[in-house]
Amino acid sequence: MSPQFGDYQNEVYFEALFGVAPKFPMTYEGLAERARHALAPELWSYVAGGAGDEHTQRANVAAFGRWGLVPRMLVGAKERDLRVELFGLELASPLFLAPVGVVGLCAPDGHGDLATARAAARTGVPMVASTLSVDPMEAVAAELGGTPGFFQLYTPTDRALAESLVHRAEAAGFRAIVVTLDTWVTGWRPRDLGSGSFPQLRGHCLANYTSDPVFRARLQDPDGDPRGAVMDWVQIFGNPLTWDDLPWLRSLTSLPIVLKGLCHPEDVRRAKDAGVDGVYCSNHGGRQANGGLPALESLAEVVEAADGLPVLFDSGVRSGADAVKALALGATAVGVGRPYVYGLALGGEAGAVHVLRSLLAEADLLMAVDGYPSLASLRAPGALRRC
Ligand SMILES: Cc1cc2nc3c(=O)[nH]c(=O)nc-3n(C[C@H](O)[C@H](O)[C@H](O)COP(=O)(O)O)c2cc1C
Ligand SMILES: CCCCCCC(=O)C(=O)O
Repeated sequence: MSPQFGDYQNEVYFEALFGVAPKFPMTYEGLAERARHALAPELWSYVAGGAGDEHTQRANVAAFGRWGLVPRMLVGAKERDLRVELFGLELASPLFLAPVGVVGLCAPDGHGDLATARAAARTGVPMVASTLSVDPMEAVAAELGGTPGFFQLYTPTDRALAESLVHRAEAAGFRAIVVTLDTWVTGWRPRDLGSGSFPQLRGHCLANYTSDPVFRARLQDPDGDPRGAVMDWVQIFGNPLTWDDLPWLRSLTSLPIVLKGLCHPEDVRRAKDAGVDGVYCSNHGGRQANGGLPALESLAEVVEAADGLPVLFDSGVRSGADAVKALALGATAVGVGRPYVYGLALGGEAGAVHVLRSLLAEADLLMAVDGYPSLASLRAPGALRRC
């Protein structure tokens, strides 16, 4: 039998029966409000902020309100099956932890990448580990237990370094490489420009580079002032890849390759023709380009163009109901971004676990109440309507 995630909700109800309030907030707004006070102001702005006037970031969230699940009765959905098969792996749930570059800095102990991996291990929710990490990928992978991890690659301009990062990810046990395409340069982010603070540039999140032999060979003084490494990192960080680079990327690994940031069906068809194993529909949570379409609005077309290839999705998921809607629109798995970062800011591993369990419990209970016992049933015609 697959896990019944609603059991977590029952735990919370049970405690409420005895007047015990949950340790962490039960709503996204509550989490965000408490995280705002828990994080240093410039870190809060960095995580919560987006591109331009943040119209797209808000639109990502609002887009979920335009879809509604149609309840089905007399289904007897006493047991639900939320398991998903992805790249030959059986996942306990259709959620995953989206890659977040500064997550390391957000946990109270300053090791949020490790805490996230432990949360993944406890919940069975796979983690996509960012290239920008406080702890090296090998240490992150070691905390994942039996839960699969995927490595997110920011492709450097130095091809030997890219190759080294991918081979290290393979050796560390990551099960897929997620190549992010939409962030080879930072978008126009007024909050960070205003505060004059880019946490990702402070050198704390460069462990995957500073631990890499190819990167270290570039440094004049590998064991010297880490600020020297930052200057070198700036030179090689962003590679504006083109379609011509895909055969080279493909040649680096036999692991599944997923392209993150694809929202146009033509790009999806081209990616499929180029031999990638999955596509990831996302607009980076509105952090890169403002004024664009909410990612959810692209999802159905992406799924159609993917024509059977797995489709990962993120951008704007704030609740279990949002996750269910993205699944009903055809996503194979749904990424959680800012919500888990806020949980992590409040309570490290325990806070992230709370957020994931809450999302899963809500999704599971929604499927129970609305009579959708499986992900396939959600995707049947008529389950989701525009409203
Ligand atoms: C603080 C922060 C850092 C991020 N860092 C990365 C990263 O290193 N690599 C990446 O591919 N995406 C990164 N993202 C984008 C997320 O993977 C995801 O696309 C986005 O958070 C989804 O939007 P949402 O959090 O509003 O749902 C980051 C997002 C945030 C909020
Ligand atoms: C120079 C760009 C760094 C971006 C790092 C993390 C990220 O993806 C984000 O959205 O922030």
